[in-house]
Parts: sequence; structure tokens; C-alpha cells
Amino acid sequence: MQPDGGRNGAGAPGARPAGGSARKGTAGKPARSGAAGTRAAESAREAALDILVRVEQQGAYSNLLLNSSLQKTALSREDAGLATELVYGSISRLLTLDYVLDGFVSKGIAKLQPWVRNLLRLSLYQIMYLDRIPSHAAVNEAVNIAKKRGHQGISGMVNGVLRSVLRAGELPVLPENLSPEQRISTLHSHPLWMVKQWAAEYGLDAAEAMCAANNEPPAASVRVNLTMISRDALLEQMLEAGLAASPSLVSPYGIVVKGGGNLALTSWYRDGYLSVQDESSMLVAEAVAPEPGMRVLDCCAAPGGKSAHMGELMKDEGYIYANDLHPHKARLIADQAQRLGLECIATGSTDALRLAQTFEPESFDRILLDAPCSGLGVIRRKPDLKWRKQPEDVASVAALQAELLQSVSRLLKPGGILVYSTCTTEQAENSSVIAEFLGNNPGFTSATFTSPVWKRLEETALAAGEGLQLLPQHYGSDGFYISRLQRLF
Ligand SMILES: C[S@@+](CC[C@H](N)C(=O)[O-])C[C@H]1O[C@@H](n2cnc3c(N)ncnc32)[C@H](O)[C@@H]1O
Repeated sequence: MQPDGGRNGAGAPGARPAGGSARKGTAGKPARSGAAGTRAAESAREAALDILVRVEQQGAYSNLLLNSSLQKTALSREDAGLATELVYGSISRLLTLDYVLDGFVSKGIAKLQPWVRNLLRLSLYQIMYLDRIPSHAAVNEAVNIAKKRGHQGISGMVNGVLRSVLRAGELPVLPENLSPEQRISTLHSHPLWMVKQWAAEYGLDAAEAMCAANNEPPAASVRVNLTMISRDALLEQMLEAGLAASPSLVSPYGIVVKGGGNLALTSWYRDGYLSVQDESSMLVAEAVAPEPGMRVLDCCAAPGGKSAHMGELMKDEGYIYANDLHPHKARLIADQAQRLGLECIATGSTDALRLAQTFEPESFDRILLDAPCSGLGVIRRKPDLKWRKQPEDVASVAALQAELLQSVSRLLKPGGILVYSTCTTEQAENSSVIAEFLGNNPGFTSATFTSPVWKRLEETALAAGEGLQLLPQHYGSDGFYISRLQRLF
């Protein structure tokens, strides 16, 4: 079986490209020479520029815009990859880029026209962070675009600013008097409130490592459908097909693939041998540990990755009710189940707060609440999140999470297991929710640290209250929280 999607890892439109040798370290050296950039790359830059302007001006989501825009353009796969890298990279490094540019634009970049500001950002991103593009080529391309879209004064200004940047050498230069949190925020391009929060929760070093890891493109990983093929057998097929595949260190069900392109376009995916899933997410079904024949409730299940994994672990024997608030999302779960040949999954769409009125109390052996959350553990995939989220978002979603947990817990049988998980790093949404729940519900106890997941990861993951917390720097997987509760009576 061969991959037939044929996309280069850096070229999958809409997906953040996998990391590679083309990227520089945290701060690159500007002044370098080399071959000129190609004319084709110019259109990649223009496509990226249009997307960046719409993200900034209209609040559009970069991943959705990338998908739709790149489908409409006639860019080669390589150029689509460059446009994708420029969009995600410029958004991810926004704060650092603006800090540097403000030192070179006399009236400040906030006063520039949006397209000029974003042209400077994506050009500086190439200069500071992309090895494969010679700095002078990045400047020339920026000047060409400025000439095409603006008057001579603008192209002269763009040229002057970028050439001054090149002359300045190693960037950014940070003032001595910054606080440690301000330094991390500026150097690694994260909002100051986030850095302060993580420094308070995890310490300064861990906060800096989180920010650095969030700027790295995620690796591609897949979950093997063990009802159809073993991990070793699929791994062997991938290696034979020339993919740089290796077993996941996080999950026994996972394979990490570097530069393999979009694995959802392979025949392995189409035939149900694998699902595309982050390694951290694969831990959740394992923590639920459903057995064949059990009744399982997945409260917030779309698009269905964890429901499907549970169905695989149950060998398709038993019953999984996979629910999501949104009917169109619930259909995605049904599609996954069909692709994987899982008949034990039934789908529904209701507010999880109402599930306690839909089912009899104590009617499930296992419950998964993979709760809606702030998503700050997946910033690598969605860098826009850094700039969209505010501290108050964390507080409001934490209140919903506590309500959901209390409500669905009634549906668990005594002796049963309830897993609460989020793809965030915020303690208010994680250990605090569990601590409050256990305080109010003496019939429940923590069972996290007796699970095989914890035993495997305990040297790396953090014990966070009554759960385990993975941070993005631990394995290069998503930041994730998992707490496993058992009902005693
Ligand atoms: C973290 S995602 C779930 C991911 C899913 N478990 C998986 O592995 O594919 C959270 C989901 O909760 C759903 N959701 C949000 N609020 C909800 C509610 N009140 N009731 C049910 N589902 C909800 C969202 O639509 C979203 O699909």
C-alpha cells in the first residue's frame, strides 16, 4: 500500500507545515547572500499577504482562509507550502516581528496601511526565521510587491526598512530593563498575560519552554487502527514507502511521520488503517480503558477521534453514544465510524448539559468528557489563538466545564470510570475543575495515577492536582490534561 496523496509535508495547504531544516533558530542572522528568490515564489508571498491582511482586518481564521484561498489559486505545491509557512509563521511570530519593525519604521508600524504592515511582517519573518530563503531575495520580492501595489514612496520605504534590518545583524535586540516575563513575551512572541500566567503556574523556565515549543510546527502523527493492522506492520509499510516514520514515544497506538505530507490523503487512511490524531489525544481513550461489551458515553465527541479510538479498543463490541452539541459536527463522527468500519458508535447532537435528562442515571460503564476549552495547548496548530484569547475566556469556559462535569457524572455506574480531558494548559480549566468536583462529590475518587498512561509518562508529564498535564515541550505533542475519576458509590 502506498501513500497516494503525494503532498510534501511543507506543502499541505491549511495545515501548519511540519518543521524542517529550512527554519532558523529563535533569532536568525539577517545579513546573508545567495541565489535570488524565484518569480513563482512572488505569488506565494502575495497570496500570503492577502490572507494576512484579511486575518488582521476582518478577524478571519487563518486555517480556513488558507484552505479556501489556496484551493482557488494555481500555486504549485511548493509555493502553496511557502504561502502556508509565511501565514502561520508571521502570525506566530507577530509580537517579535512588530517589536523589531517598530525600531526601523519612523512613524511606527501601527500607522502603516495594513498591506504594507503585513508585507513588512512576512518579509522580516523570512529574514529572521527561514534558512532556505536568502535575505536579499526576501527584500527584493517585498520591493517588487510594494511597487506593484503602491507608489514609489512606499516601495522605497519598504526597501529602506528591510535593508536597515539586514545591516542591524542579530535581532531582536532587547533592552536590559525588561522583566523576565517581558523578555520571554518579546523573544517568543506570546501575550504578556499568558507568559505571566504560565510562569506563575509552571515556573519561568517551563513558561519559556512552552512559548518556544508553541512556535514550532507540529509533527504529523497517526493512530493505528489495531482492529485492522498492527503498529509494527503499518510502520513497516510506511518505511517501505519511503516515509520517515517512527513509533510514538507517547502512545503505543501512534506513529510519527516527518515530511510525509497529508496522511489523510493516503490509501491507508481511506481504507481505515489509520486516523490522523495528535499523540496527546491518543492517551485519552487509553485512560478511559473501555472494554468490549461496555456502554460508553462520549459527551463532547466531534469530530470523533476519541470515540473512534474507544471503538477500536472495544473491538467494535458494545455501545458508544457519541454526542456533540452541533448536528453538522455529529455527522463527522458518523463519517469517521463508517470509514473505520466501527458499528458500535451511535451519534447524537444535544447540549451535554441535557444528557442527564436523556439517559437514566448510572447507565454507563465509562464516560468521557473531552470538554470544550480555551485550547491553549494547541497554539502550535492554531497560532491565531494566542492573539484571540483573553484571560476572561479561560474563566468563562472553566465555569462551563465544571457544570458539564457535575451534570454528566450522574450517568456513571458505581465502579465506573469518568475521564475528564482538555487540550489546554490552564490550571483553572484542569486541576481546579477536578479539585472542586472531588470536593463536592465524595462518591468519586481519583484513579489517574494507577492508570497505564500515567505509569508510562510519569517521568515526563506533570502531576497536576488529581490529573496529568502534558506540556508541548515534553514530547512535542499538544498540551493536554487528563484526569481519571472512579465512582465509588
Ligand atoms: C475538544 S472538542 C472534542 C474533540 C473530540 N472529543 C475528538 O476527540 O474528536 C470539544 C467539542 O465539544 C463540543 N461542545 C461544546 N459545547 C458543548 C456542549 N454544551 N454540549 C456538547 N458538546 C459541546 C464542540 O462542538 C466540540 O466539538
